[in-house]
Amino acid sequence: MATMKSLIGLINKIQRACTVLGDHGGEGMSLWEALPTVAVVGGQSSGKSSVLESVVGRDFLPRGSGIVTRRPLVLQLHKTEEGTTEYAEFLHAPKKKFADFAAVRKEIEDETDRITGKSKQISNIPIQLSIYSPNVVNLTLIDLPGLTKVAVEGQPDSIVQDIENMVRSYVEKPNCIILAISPANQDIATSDAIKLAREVDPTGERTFGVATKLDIMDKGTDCLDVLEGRSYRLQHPWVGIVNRSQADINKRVDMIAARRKEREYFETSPEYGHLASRMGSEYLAKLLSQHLETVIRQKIPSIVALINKSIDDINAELDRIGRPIAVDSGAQLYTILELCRAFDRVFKEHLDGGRPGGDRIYGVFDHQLPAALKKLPFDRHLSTKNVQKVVSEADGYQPHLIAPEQGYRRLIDGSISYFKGPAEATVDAVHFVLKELVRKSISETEELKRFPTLAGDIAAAANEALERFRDESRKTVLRLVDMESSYLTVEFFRKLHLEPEKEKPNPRNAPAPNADPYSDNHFRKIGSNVSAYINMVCDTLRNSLPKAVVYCQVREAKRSLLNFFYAQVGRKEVINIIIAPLLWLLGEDSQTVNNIKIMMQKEKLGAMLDEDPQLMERRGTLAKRLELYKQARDDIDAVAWK
Ligand SMILES: Nc1nc2c(ncn2[C@@H]2O[C@H](COP(=O)(O)OP(=O)(O)OP(=O)(O)O)[C@@H](O)[C@H]2O)c(=O)[nH]1
Repeated sequence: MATMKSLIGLINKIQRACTVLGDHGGEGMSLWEALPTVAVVGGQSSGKSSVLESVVGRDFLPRGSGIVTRRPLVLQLHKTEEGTTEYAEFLHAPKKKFADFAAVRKEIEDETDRITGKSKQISNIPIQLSIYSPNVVNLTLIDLPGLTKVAVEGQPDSIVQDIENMVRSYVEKPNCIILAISPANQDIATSDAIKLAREVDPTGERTFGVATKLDIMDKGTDCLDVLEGRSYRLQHPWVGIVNRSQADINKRVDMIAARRKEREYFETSPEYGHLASRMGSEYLAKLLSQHLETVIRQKIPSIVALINKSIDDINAELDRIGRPIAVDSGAQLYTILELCRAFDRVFKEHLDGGRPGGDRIYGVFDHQLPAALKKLPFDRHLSTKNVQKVVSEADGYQPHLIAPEQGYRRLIDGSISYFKGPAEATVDAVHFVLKELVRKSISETEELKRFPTLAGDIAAAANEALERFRDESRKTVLRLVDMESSYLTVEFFRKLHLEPEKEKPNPRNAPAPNADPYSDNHFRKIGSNVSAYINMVCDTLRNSLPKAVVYCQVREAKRSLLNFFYAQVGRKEVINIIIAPLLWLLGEDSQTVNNIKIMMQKEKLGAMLDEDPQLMERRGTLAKRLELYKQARDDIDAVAWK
């Protein structure tokens, strides 16, 4: 069975961790909101600070006119062994132990101003204060700014509403136990605390009514109707309190004496004597502590469920945004290579048909290239007129006697050179498709999304490689075209020579009147022979150009797109391995060492794995939160099953 101390201690611990993580309710599912807390609510001067101080048994809260409490104060009370010295500790200054409670008060004031400035604004970021003392019970209380009707000088008018909103944001949480402080010397029906508590907790099951200032009620009046639960019925009994009066405070009556005085007041009071055992701040502290313990015990299953759900959610988000990267260069190298491989896989899937895009390369060979070949101006180049011109020029002063060898060669060379255009265009078109596939593959490689620097590096390296393949491919296709010029297929011309001259009557070819029929026919014949030869070359190139392009560009892209990059990365790894121990040997302070360090920084593998800073921050937060939740789960396991 868990002890009261351990249960409340557990919640205190989780609460502190929540504050460190900036979880003080508000957005989404919050562990803070699942934890039971006691919030002290009341109008200004209702006696909130006095009640808190008598529960603690110490003066430590800032006093003054106007709105003094401007940030929630989470006050965690830890009971220590009898005889131990009391001290306080703030979460924002964890190493400093305050034995002097006047210094605690000063620190609360300073810490309030640190967030709100001197502007007297309010802030909902809590100050977390732990008090360790043998004179307290284990309890966590949250002191909230006093509800007020008017802003004082220097405070904006909105502060009235701001305070109400802040207080409301605490008390409306179903896990908040409301300590509603009402001064008995005023009409309890108009008490700010009771009004607000009624609104957010109409059944009164989580409200504890506290009536202060019983000692200064008008003569002849008492608070019995309230304290005995007749006027303002709540599920829990009302507790009457007698705090130190202003005069007592001025006289520096200490808290222990004040508690004794309070006890005596009730024991000797004609009105409240019969209730003495259920009145006073000590009783209130015990009552709250017991209640808090019961509530915590009830809530543990739902808190554990929330923690488990949060752990699952955080793990899922961490998986989505990626786990942290290792710091040693070996592991970084491994990560980089894994990421490159992931990209390479996607890229290959595009080429091989697992993803769309590779078919566009076939489109280039099947449509673009044939269409470009078809458009070549052979008709013009091999027109009778041009044939005659080229042949005559090749003949020079001596016209050819049998076949115009030179003329044929010039006409063929001239025609073949036209193929260079479509050949280069094919190379470029395939280059363009490959580049586009690189871009797509980068954006489709999920693993790369968190590493924009590396994604950029890979894209640049892949594009560089594609440029190299393009240059190689261009040289190869131009060579293929040149090869066609460098040695002609003799067979073709021999066959021509053997074929009998068949003069087919062709009305379109009929010589025009006055034309020289022999000469025209002769050149037409040459033109058609060259054209037939070029058609043959065209068929060959239509088949061989795609082969060259695939060989030089597509196949290489599949085989060695990132080879250069791997070499570069490997070089960085070697530099890291060799230079790091050298630097260590050289010591720390020379200029050379600094220069080498700057150079090394550029060579750092880790730099390639730079992530979006926001993402890194988010991961850091999630990792911390995960640790908190896991720790909280362990703590609950340890306490709840004791
Ligand atoms: N006689 C008497 N005076 C009390 C009692 N409770 C509070 N006071 C006095 O009432 C004044 C206001 O008390 P605080 O405890 O400062 O009240 P508060 O609600 O914290 O006030 P703010 O922080 O200004 O909102 C002080 O002068 C107290 O001494 C009480 O039970 N009896």
